[in-house]
Amino acid sequence: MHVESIKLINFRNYLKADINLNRKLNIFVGNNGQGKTNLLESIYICAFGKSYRTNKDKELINLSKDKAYIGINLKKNGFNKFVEVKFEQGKSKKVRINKIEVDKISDLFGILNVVIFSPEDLKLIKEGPSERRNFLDTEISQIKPKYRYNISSYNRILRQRNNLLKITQNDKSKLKVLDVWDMQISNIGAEIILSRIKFLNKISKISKNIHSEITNKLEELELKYSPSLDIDVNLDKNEIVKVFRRQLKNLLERDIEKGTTTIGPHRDDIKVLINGIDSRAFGSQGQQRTAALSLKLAEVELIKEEVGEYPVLLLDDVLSELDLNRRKDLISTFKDIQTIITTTDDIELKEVEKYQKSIFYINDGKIKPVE
Ligand SMILES: Nc1ncnc2c1ncn2[C@@H]1O[C@H](COP(=O)(O)OP(=O)(O)OP(=O)(O)O)[C@@H](O)[C@H]1O
Repeated sequence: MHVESIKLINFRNYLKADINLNRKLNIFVGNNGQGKTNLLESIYICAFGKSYRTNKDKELINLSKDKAYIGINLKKNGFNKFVEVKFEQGKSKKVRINKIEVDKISDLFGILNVVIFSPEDLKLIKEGPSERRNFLDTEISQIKPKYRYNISSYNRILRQRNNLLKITQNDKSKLKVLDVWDMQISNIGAEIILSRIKFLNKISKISKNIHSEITNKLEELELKYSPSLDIDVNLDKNEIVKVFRRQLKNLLERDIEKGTTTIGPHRDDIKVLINGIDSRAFGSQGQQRTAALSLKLAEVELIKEEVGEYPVLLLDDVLSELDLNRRKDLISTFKDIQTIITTTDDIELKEVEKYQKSIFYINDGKIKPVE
């Protein structure tokens, strides 16, 4: 799949931009603070309906305006799709696909597949479990849009259960209703856990091979689902539901005291092991960075396997972090996939001389293609 063109109006520091993209490499060169990341962000928003940098949509609207627009023409499996996202101060955003407004933002999932590589990827390995859960949830939703619906339902039920737990601290009579929430939360929770385990099994195989190649067979990368429930990851759905409900009951007193649900997929994690050792606690910065890169590259291959086409790749200033050989390897891996690269450095252009590409300069929210 590939993005054919992008139109931006009053988005971040772009008052107006119309860009036609190359089907292969696209390189956006510009100094710091000129709008390179903003451009990648606009493409990401058309894939996921939200930014990866902020939860506040109003930040996406140009500071001197009250509305913003992103429109993207893309081609997937031979079909043209037109995705539009409109933002207005004080209102919720509107999303249209082929000119028809969608009911839920999650309807956008799976229309445009993207994988973003950024210096922030290190967080995936280094930081707390929520980073890894977020990775799982975002990436599974791209492949299986119904999963996003399960996550939203789960979060809604979780909020209601937590509210009830807080109320029961003073009024035990409300405990009777809890069983209804436990039934629902364990049912959807089990589905989420199973989807995550299935996804991890697949991505783990691919990332193991990629990682072995990148590290000259020195390191073996392994991904393991680490549930907060005391379950065997080979259980089927009914068994997980049963265990989940039983453990919710066992932990009820603690949950009431804390006013929150202390087990479930919202508390799960992935263990990222390098040669059998937890890379979060013991990996060097370089090992962690490479593990994150292997994971992202594996995601690219997995989308190709599941969706039938490669996703669009967004590389936000990651080239300068790699040594020359790894940089060349990465570009040559991506040369036939639509890739949008941002860089501050003209020098990197030498490495792409032989590839089909378009180069653009970005200066203060204005984009100029190099003829
Ligand atoms: N809502 C907004 N309205 C106007 N300008 C904005 C808005 N949001 C961000 N900007 C401006 O966009 C610029 C930052 O753009 P961006 O993050 O894309 O930079 P960049 O080119 O990727 O830079 P770097 O190389 O430093 O990462 C800043 O000048 C910032 O002031």
